[in-house]
Amino acid sequence: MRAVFPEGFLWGVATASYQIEGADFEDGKGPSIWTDFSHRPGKVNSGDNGDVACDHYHRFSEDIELMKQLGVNSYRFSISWSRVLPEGRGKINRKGSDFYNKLIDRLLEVGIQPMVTLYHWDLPLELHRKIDGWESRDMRHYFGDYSSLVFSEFGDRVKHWITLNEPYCSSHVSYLWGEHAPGKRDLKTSLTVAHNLLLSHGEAVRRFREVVKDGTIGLANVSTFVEPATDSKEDRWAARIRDQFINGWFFETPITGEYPSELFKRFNDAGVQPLIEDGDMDLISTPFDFWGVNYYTRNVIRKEESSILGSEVVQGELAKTEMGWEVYPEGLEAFLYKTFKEYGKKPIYITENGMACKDKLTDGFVEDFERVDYMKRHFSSALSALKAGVDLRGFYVWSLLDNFEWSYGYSKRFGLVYVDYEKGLKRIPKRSYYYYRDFLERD
Ligand SMILES: OC[C@H]1NNC[C@@H](O)[C@@H]1O
Repeated sequence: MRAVFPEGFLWGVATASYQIEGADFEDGKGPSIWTDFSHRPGKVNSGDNGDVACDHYHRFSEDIELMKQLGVNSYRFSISWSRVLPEGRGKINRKGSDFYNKLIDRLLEVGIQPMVTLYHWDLPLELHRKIDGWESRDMRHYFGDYSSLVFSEFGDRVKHWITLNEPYCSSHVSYLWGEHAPGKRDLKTSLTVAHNLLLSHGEAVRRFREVVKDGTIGLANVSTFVEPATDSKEDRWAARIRDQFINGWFFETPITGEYPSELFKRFNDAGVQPLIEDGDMDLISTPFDFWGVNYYTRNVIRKEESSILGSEVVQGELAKTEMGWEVYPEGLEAFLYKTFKEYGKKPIYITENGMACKDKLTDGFVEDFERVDYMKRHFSSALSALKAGVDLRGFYVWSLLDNFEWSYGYSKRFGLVYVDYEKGLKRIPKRSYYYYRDFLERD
């Protein structure tokens, strides 16, 4: 099936710094909000943290060899802001930037194109403590300075960049639901954080244009297909509003320069809307080059007036992953088509797609046939979107390695490669790794 994808299509795997690197206190790296949060009792399953993670910081050559053997032509990873700028601003930590230089150089040596995410949730703790982190409007300046620094350091070799990973998560999962660092629970704060994240996205795009003249930059969003539980007018309206909250707020706004109107009015009437100053919406809608779609599942929505969103998520009847997420590849095709049609007709990369399975070693191997089936069905859905005219440019499987799955710790395994946490973090390719390798090899 691979041969029917366009020439130059990027087939990759994706990871993120705090989830795989470890060395959280090494070589001058500063703590992040996840260093602090994961060490707070009760915040992460089994008290897990990213102090060591998959030890990718020391084993990156071995992990690149796994990618080379896999046959991918691209690798999406994130830079740890506090590894490069320990306090989030000021003097660069050369040992930190050296790690990423070695990583990038090795990837290029073996013919793997880096796609780099500037921010994948691990905010320098100093910025959180000194200026209230993402609650502060000043963050756009600090994020802009950090962005300019890494564009200057790595932009000569890295040509595909992502400003933010899933601002929906680094705002609402972190400041409304409270499940992620820093674990706050207030809607007005969360909407303010979302606004400051989007301002920072726009600032980073403007800095990018000044530094990297021959690259492209995009925004990678949570991309959950939202549909009503019934065909009733109430459920269809509830699903529309929920879709604006999860998706439209972060897909529509950077294109139109306006928040989705129905939901914004709802928040305004409740007095929780973000403070918008002159020039904000222009900055947020600074033109960028591509969308990153992180697709996993759908949400089935029904009316529930007690919530400010006027809805609740109901359990669908489809087979589910270890995260309790329905397997719904049809939603990927529909989401890609809608994103392309309604959000600027921009090129799209599927920057994350994968599933958590109950992966068990049996005689030293993992037969994760469920994950193979999941991949087959989502590759097929991506192909359908391409055939329907979507300008799809790449597909990154989440994830190369089993890794730190945030508040779930190491209990949820998304990797194509099993990481044996009991036996020295040994890497053991699963059945799905070999499926992907054969898929990439075949024409
Ligand atoms: O839950 C699986 C993934 N989802 N997107 C963001 C990543 O950091 C997660 O591990």
